[in-house]
Amino acid sequence: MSTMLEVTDLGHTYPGKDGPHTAIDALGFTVAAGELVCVVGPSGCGKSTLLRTIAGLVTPSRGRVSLHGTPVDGVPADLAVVFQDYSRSLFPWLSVQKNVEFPLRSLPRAERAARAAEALTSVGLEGAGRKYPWQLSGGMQQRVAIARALAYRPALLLMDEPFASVDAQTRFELEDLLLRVRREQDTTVLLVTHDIDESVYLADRVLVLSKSPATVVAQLPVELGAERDQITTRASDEFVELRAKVAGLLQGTPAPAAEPATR
Ligand SMILES: Nc1ncnc2c1ncn2[C@@H]1O[C@H](COP(=O)(O)OP(=O)(O)OP(=O)(O)O)[C@@H](O)[C@H]1O
Repeated sequence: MSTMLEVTDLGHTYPGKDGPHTAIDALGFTVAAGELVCVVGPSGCGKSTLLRTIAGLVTPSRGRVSLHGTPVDGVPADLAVVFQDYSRSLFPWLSVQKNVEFPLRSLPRAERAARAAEALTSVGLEGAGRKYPWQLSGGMQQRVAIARALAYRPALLLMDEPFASVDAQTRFELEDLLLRVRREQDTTVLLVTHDIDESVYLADRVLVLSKSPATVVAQLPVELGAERDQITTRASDEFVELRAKVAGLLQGTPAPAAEPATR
């Protein structure tokens, strides 16, 4: 598989009132084309700084980021970001359809409309194009934000805690939606989450970061297969073992040996 994203020796230090603060340090990893990688780390370890650096919104103090071989120095054209806060990421004065079309302004009108309609269908919102964001539930608004990112057909989709602001049931639905569309569209995804279970459920690989300044502590391949199910996958021995491993790494202790399954 070809490399989509390469992060090399990346570090960022913010200047601060009380002196400089190093948020991330010597971070290095790659993401292959078509892969879904989840990033977990202790609160405040620098996960958002990492995403903002990859998105070209923050210029790193050192190291580099390359997107399919091209160094990132500014916001890359073929990248989309989905943030946690859907209420601030959609334009309230534009209809759902126009919100999804917004990043496609350079395309002819008919193609724009077709792509937006296709993306809205893939997130289960066909027919909602004329509504306005404020007429939709939080989960539906986040679907619109995902549709907007997908319609753009980015080389890399960055997601910063995308499901943290919705209720548990909606969260499960959106997780499954993400798994389905990335399979259908072969999207490359880098997703930051606080939720250990979510990271294991979604990922092909979980990247565990240390406390601030963040470095990569471990990269765990997730061998749960492509077909995942909220109930059976989460109850499987492999899932439970991996979750314990990630939790152990986050606490800075090795995971206890897995208990034999008792059923
Ligand atoms: N613009 C900034 N200027 C100065 N310091 C900053 C800035 N942005 C973030 N920081 C600091 O850098 C550190 C990492 O922040 P960041 O938001 O990247 O972490 P995070 O892991 O995403 O946090 P959380 O888990 O709370 O979402 C924090 O200590 C934060 O206070």
